[in-house]
Amino acid sequence: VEVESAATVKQLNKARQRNEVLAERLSNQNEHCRQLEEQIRKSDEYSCNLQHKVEQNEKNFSTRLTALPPTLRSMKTDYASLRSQVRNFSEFYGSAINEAKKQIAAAINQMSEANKDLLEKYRKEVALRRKYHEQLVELKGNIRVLCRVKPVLKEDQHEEGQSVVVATDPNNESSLTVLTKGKGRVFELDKVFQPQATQEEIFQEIEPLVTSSIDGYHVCIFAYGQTGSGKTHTMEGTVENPGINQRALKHLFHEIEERKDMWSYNVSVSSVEIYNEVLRDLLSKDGEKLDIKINPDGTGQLHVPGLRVIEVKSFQHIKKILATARRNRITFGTQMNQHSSRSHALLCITVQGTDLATGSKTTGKLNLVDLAGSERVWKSGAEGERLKEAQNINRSLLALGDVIQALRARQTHIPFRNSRLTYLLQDSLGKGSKTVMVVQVSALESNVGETLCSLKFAQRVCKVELGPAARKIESGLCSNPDQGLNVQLLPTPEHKTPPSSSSTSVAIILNLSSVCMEELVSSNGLVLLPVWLMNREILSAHSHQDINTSVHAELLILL
Ligand SMILES: Nc1ncnc2c1ncn2[C@@H]1O[C@H](COP(=O)(O)OP(=O)(O)OP(=O)(O)O)[C@@H](O)[C@H]1O
Repeated sequence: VEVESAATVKQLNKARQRNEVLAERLSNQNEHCRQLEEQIRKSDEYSCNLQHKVEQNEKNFSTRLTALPPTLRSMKTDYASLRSQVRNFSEFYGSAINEAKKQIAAAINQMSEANKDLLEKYRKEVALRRKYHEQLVELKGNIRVLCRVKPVLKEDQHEEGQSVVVATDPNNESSLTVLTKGKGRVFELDKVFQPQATQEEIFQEIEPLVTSSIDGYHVCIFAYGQTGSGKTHTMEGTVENPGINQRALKHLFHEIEERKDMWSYNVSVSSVEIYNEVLRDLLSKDGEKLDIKINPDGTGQLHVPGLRVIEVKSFQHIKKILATARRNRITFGTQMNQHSSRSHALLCITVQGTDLATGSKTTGKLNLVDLAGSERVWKSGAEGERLKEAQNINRSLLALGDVIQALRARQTHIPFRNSRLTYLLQDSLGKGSKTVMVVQVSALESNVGETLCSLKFAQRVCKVELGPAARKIESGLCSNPDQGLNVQLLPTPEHKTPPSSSSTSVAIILNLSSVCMEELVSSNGLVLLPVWLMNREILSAHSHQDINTSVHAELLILL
């Protein structure tokens, strides 16, 4: 029992302790319950309040709701009216905009009609301007010979106090007098420039022709004269004072810019040198020899295979090209001028135009030619290679003179093929093309022989167009006192054996006013030249060294 009671007591104690814990928990739970009851009470109170408020709000809301419909109605009405206003507005503006559009379209139509009218008038004006320009060029003549007298420069006066033998007349722009052997010899040309004439003045005379090349014409401008007479100065000029070449190209690009609304243009350039009858490309570094051939395109035109043709976009570009050509040009010395150019230099500009309105095309050409010095072979003291060179130069200048003369005389046969120069320029020298020859002369006494020779050449070319005399020359023998020529054919049996049995030995008496052989003048002013004639061709001229190729040509033309 004791043992059991001890254990029971222990369990009792444990039960008591548990009881205490549970009692405490119960009391905690009771406390918690109380708190919860308190919260529920508060919540009830709160919900009562809320319910009260809701009831209150409901009342207010229903009061407000009863006041709302009239406002809503008025708002609805306003909205509807606004909508209709907006509809009306867009309709109104829609029609106003349409109306405005119509008016603008009508105005645009009117404007474009007016524009068309203006454009048409402008076109007519341009055509008229071109026609007048043409007439002006026609009036001046399609082949013109100008003369520029070189001013006397210090470096040209090798001997002190050399006199000036060339006089220009300020009152007569087309005449010039040369003092020779105590007499004044007058030359009539298309225009004579005083020594003080500026590069600009020279160009002004040429300008219409440059414009012609843009209009599709073929134009040739030559500078002719003895070495040192100013050909290169006239054609190329200096950097500060450029000559015809640069001014022409500047004018060309200016005109192209002016016409850009109606025309588009392509400008291309080539440059060749003719030296000893050999053609070389001045724009190619290797300067290979070139040949003139018939173009295989079937147009029958000539072309130079392998020639470099550069398309030019601006005036600045062309300046570089001109500098290249200048660098490549061959120069050799002669007794007359240490840096004399012994070759012909050609700058060939092709201008292709397209009429933007009609699509029609034009092709114009502008050939600017600085010829080699024209001095007589015997005077330049040339020998060997130089003699051959000088003879070639003379031959080609002579051929050029013949071509120009034949063109001015409107002959049916034009001897283009007699030299590379004329052959190359064939399509720019022929019918419908325009040519200007600027003959350069020195005013100094020491050059009088060459000056006379150049002026005679110029006048020979210039005189021809003056009427029926030209046709007489074409038809055969002539005796034409009007032209200052006195020609007779006489048999000269005492002369050597004829070169062929069908040739005739003749002598020609020429009045020396028409040929360049002052040295052969006889007391009566006449000279007898024994020559062989076969098929109307001169086979040989007298071997006198002063009978140069110019005389030969003079005879050929007379015959
Ligand atoms: N009108 C001028 N005003 C000033 N100087 C000039 C004039 N004409 C020529 N000259 C000068 O005379 C010199 C010879 O002229 P240029 O070289 O033009 O002669 P050229 O006829 O071309 O000779 P070449 O046959 O040797 O080429 C140059 O120094 C040039 O500047």
